[in-house]
Amino acid sequence: MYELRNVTKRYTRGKETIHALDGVDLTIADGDRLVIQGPTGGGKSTLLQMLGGLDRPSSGEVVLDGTDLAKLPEARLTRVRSESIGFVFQAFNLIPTLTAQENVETALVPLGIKPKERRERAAEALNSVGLGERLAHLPSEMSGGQQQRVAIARALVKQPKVLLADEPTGNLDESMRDEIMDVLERMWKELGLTFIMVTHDSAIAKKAPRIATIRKGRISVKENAGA
Ligand SMILES: Nc1ncnc2c1ncn2[C@@H]1O[C@H](COP(=O)(O)OP(=O)(O)OP(=O)(O)O)[C@@H](O)[C@H]1O
Repeated sequence: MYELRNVTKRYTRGKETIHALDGVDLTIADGDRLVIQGPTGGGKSTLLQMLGGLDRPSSGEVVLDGTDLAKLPEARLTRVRSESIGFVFQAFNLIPTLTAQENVETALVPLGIKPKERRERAAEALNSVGLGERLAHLPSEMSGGQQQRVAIARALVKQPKVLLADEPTGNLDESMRDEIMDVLERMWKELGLTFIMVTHDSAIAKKAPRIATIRKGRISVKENAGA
């Protein structure tokens, strides 16, 4: 469970101070599915970075299961990220010289898992996203939708508690968008993940049970009765 208390994030650009997050309070229960929306520059990606421990707030608490990520020493924060939090980005961020299976295995290396088990678990994860036939393919040999499925397998192979996705369908056409959303939704249900996704796509947002909107660093959350 996440509990964010009075989280601020300030950036300075020259003489200007940007309040990317301005007093954000947010609770996210285990197994929740939350969509984050809002205008460009509103603070969506900044919030996702705080949730993922990719960056630290200027002030406030980002508590995940009782631990304040804002105050963790770097080595422990890295450990939390590699064990508990999966990331999926708009630009799939696969390593171009590695096969699908090797890309997925990279998520298990920091956990000290032996090569044989890494290979098996990567193959299983790729199977579960429908890519069991493409273990040896390079990213350049796959479509955008397939590459994003590899990225999802890489995020989930370590069996994280939390999946964070920043515009995961932003680089995909409509048919692939639906395909990726189906995979993400199925994984959320099957794995009991806490799933938090930034999207500009209101068709996708409509399906989420809770929608957070961030404008000028301030958040409002509403339950989505229509989901
Ligand atoms: N590293 C940085 N240095 C300076 N300013 C930054 C930095 N990162 C973000 N900002 C600023 O903080 C504000 C919030 O940015 P953020 O990327 O979180 O917005 P966003 O809602 O994700 O926008 P978009 O939809 O365009 O991705 C913006 O004004 C942005 O310019």
